[in-house]
Amino acid sequence: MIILKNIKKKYDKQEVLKGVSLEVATGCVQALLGANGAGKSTLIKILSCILKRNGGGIEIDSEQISLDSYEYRRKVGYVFDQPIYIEKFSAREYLEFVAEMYELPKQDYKPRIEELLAFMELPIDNKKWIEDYSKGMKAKVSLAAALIHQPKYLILDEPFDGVDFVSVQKICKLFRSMASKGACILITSHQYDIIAEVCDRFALLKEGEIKFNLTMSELENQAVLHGFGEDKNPVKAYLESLMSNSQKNEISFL
Ligand SMILES: Nc1ncnc2c1ncn2[C@@H]1O[C@H](COP(=O)(O)OP(=O)(O)OP(=O)(O)O)[C@@H](O)[C@H]1O
Repeated sequence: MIILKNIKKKYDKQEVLKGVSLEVATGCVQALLGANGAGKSTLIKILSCILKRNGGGIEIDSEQISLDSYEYRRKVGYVFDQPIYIEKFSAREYLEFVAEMYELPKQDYKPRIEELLAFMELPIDNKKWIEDYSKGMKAKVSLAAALIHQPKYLILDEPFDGVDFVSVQKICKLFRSMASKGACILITSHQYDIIAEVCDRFALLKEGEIKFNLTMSELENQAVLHGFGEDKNPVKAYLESLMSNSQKNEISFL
């Protein structure tokens, strides 16, 4: 279980996270939704120890845990909003590098890398460097790297960006299977249809706080209560209405 308690973050004077509290249960695939600039990547970076928070606490498995500890890093896999990889490595070389970083035994990581390359449909030869991969291929390298050490927790910022829908289906199935075995997965994404399919709960980050954290059936009820029942996709329409801050939906010169 991941428990975020009153997380705060300021960039200079801009208070982006004003007190974010969220519980992600074991076995849950949790969506973190929010408009552009809501602070989702900021929260993900705090959870991955790239950024320091200005306040609040984080518990993993009911323990106050230091985010830069080896123990925490060993349990968690990340995908960041800007994919991280080493440009002049092939996918296999990069995955070997990451596996060594986690100090995984070679006899374990070698077959796992082959499995991940095949699963992600990434090049199995070392002919091309990652810098020459397509956007979707780079995203898959990031995901494979997040999975290499079989983490219990996955923290994923836009993991499906550029990934083809066949692979998305496979990856979603994998996430569901991981969750059924006790993993805890936090995903930010703007791809509503994917999120709606794979996630158990949907938290909305807005104005620096979590406004709600609901299941799909709770969201459906809320959508009807708020007058979106007749819409083609009531939940999507309801979420769109919450995420938009602007009343202006057209521009005059088009
Ligand atoms: N390093 C930084 N320095 C200053 N401001 C920042 C920095 N990183 C993010 N911000 C600001 O914090 C706010 C939240 O940004 P963040 O990237 O967390 O949003 P987001 O919800 O992930 O958005 P998106 O959906 O567009 O990826 C934005 O106003 C952004 O300009």
